[in-house]
Amino acid sequence: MGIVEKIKEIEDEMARTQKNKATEYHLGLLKAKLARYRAQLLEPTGKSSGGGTGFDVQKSGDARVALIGFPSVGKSTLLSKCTHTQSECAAYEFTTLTAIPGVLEYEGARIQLLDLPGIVEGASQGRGRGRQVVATAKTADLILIMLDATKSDEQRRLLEIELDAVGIRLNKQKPDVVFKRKTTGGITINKTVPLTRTDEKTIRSILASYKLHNCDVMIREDITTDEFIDVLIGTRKYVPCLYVYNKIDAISLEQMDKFAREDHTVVISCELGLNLDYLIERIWEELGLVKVYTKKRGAHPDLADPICLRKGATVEGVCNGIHRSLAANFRYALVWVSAERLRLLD
Ligand SMILES: Nc1nc2c(ncn2[C@@H]2O[C@H](COP(=O)(O)OP(=O)(O)OP(=O)(O)O)[C@@H](O)[C@H]2O)c(=O)[nH]1
Ligand SMILES: [K+]
Ligand SMILES: [Mg+2]
Repeated sequence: MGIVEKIKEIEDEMARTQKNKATEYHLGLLKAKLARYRAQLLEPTGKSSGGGTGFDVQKSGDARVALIGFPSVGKSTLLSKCTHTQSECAAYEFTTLTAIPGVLEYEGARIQLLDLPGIVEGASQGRGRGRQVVATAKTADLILIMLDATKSDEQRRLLEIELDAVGIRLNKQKPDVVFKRKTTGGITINKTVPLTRTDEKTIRSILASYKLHNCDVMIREDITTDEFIDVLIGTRKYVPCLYVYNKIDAISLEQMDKFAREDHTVVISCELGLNLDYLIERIWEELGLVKVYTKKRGAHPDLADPICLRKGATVEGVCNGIHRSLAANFRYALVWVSAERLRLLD
């Protein structure tokens, strides 16, 4: 039996199993098994099962933003409107067949906007080019889930499922759990909060199913069973995401208003150029780029030419932004930060 069939079998069993206190433990084990097979499917160690790699487009600029959506929602139209790159747009599905990078210039930053082929349900399981698309999404600093405002809101949930299946966690923080392997000493579980969404027995059995018999687990957050499995698997990507509803020129004002009020959401019309400036502002905010200006002693910095870094950047990162060889011989840096920035960094 192939991995895809095995996954199907477990999913069927999970669907058949009623969710209650008595089955919670068994479901936890099934989830762990499922996560293991999915990881095998997507991150093969050997060459045999293929897949798992994205499109061969080099990262460039200060950050990468990937456009994910069903066919014909307007991904290519957006790229063509916001960058100097033209990506073919047409009324038929699957117009775009590969990754097309464009550059979004804003506030001195160069952001790579990546137009991708449309995906369909089942993309993560290897249907169409979907697997390549979702693998590429994993390399992004921000994901734009693009939706057709005239179509059912079901699209959003389906896309979330596909991204979740490849280990992408949208708008979530990494669970606050410290996990340490040891060679002896058995399993120690410490928690600083009461667990209401999973329990110690489930956690112990999941550890056993991963053949982990010696380790320290420190839990500092009321995690779910799924979140614990994420910690164990360790290759999850926590990526910020904006939901972009396009084609608002074709819906009612009431409907548009409803979408616009949702969290992490921007409504636009590529065709009429509505709200695109606001979308770019929001992209900038979500990326949380920090601008660093270099200057010579006694001179003013050139404010037109910043080095842009992601939050959590280091002086070493700045050195690497200037030249690869700089960090090796680096001695010290004088850093000026505005009082407001300093508060944010704290
Ligand atoms: N009404 C309306 N139509 C739009 C808008 N933006 C794009 N379209 C139309 O939607 C169709 C699909 O646009 P594309 O940009 O090719 O869509 P895509 O998501 O790149 O599609 P694939 O590459 O096939 O996945 C085209 O006919 C566009 O003219 C919009 O804001 N409003
Ligand atoms: K299209
Ligand atoms: Mg396209």
